[in-house]
Amino acid sequence: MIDLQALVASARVTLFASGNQSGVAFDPARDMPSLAGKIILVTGGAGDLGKQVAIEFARHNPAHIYIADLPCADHGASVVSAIRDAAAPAPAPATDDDDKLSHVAISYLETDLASFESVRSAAARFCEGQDRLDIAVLNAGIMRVRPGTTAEGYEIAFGINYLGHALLMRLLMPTLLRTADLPGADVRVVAVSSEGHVMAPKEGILFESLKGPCEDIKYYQRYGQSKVAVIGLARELAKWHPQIKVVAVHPGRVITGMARGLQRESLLFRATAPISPLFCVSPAIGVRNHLWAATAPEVESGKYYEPVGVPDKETAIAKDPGLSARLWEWTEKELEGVV
Ligand SMILES: NC(=O)c1ccc[n+]([C@@H]2O[C@H](COP(=O)([O-])OP(=O)(O)OC[C@H]3O[C@@H](n4cnc5c(N)ncnc54)[C@H](O)[C@@H]3O)[C@@H](O)[C@H]2O)c1
Repeated sequence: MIDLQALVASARVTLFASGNQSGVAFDPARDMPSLAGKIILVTGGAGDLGKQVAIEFARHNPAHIYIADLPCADHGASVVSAIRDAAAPAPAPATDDDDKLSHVAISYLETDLASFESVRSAAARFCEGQDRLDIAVLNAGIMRVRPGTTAEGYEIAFGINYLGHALLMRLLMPTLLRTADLPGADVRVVAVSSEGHVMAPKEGILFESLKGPCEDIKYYQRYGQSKVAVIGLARELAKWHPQIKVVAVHPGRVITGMARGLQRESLLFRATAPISPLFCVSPAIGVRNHLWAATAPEVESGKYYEPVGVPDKETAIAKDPGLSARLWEWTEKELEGVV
């Protein structure tokens, strides 16, 4: 049966949020600066948007890109080679057989954001190999119909989209701050939220219900709540760490693994799949906000951008500094002894 409440929630997003981003002016090929020497980490880098972000970064010559995503059978080798192939320039003239990407290292960092132990281990492996981190894109995310919990028992969408990233940031913050002290540094954290944060419960975050599967809360509200929290994470990190730029972004609506997963799980999404391309952009357009936020000089720390260059479109509750301050305090308590 079609879930009418879900239909209304999705219509709200369509009517009140910015949605399609085809008008954005930022063109990474033209506007993104050289990333020479930079170390970059992209969570969810094996997914559709994350992979596209990594491809665009790789075209701008960073020193090393880390793809942090779920463990997979070939340890990420196929993801790394797909990124490398897509980023490589068109076949060179016969006289030039030099691999133009050979100097960009790309590594797969197995990370399950639904497990504190896995996040700790991934951060430790990263720090063993690197003493700087210039750009962190917190892009991994889920939206799913079925309720569930993380290894530590948190609601699954909140646990992955927000709490796993909050832990990763605490573990990598010393490296980010050390990098910010280096001459010429421009350290960025881009937290990928969503216009879907408008679907959060009216309280923004239901602090009393973050443990357990929260079956009584609709899946789109659980997702919305997690994305309100991501906006709050960016605001709080920006407030506590003025040496670095931290922003939240909405990518635009893109048919990705997330949408395909929802189509498998929900009749509503299956039924509307044929018309969804009308409201969606390609991953190449969808990642422009990520890339702009990671590199453009005009980006202001602490803001939520939807789409490129358009700040302050978040709901009143997501904008509430009292809510994000409470989230920060809650997070400090939950992560006590973990970091
Ligand atoms: N596609 C859209 O229209 C849209 C709209 C707004 C926001 N977003 C956000 O964009 C981000 C990227 O999503 P996408 O659309 O590319 O979807 P996707 O499903 O293609 O990619 C999500 C990635 O996150 C990874 N991931 C999931 N659970 C994880 C875990 N426990 N640990 C580590 N990684 C995990 C997946 O393996 C996948 O690679 C998400 O944060 C999503 O909420 C997407």
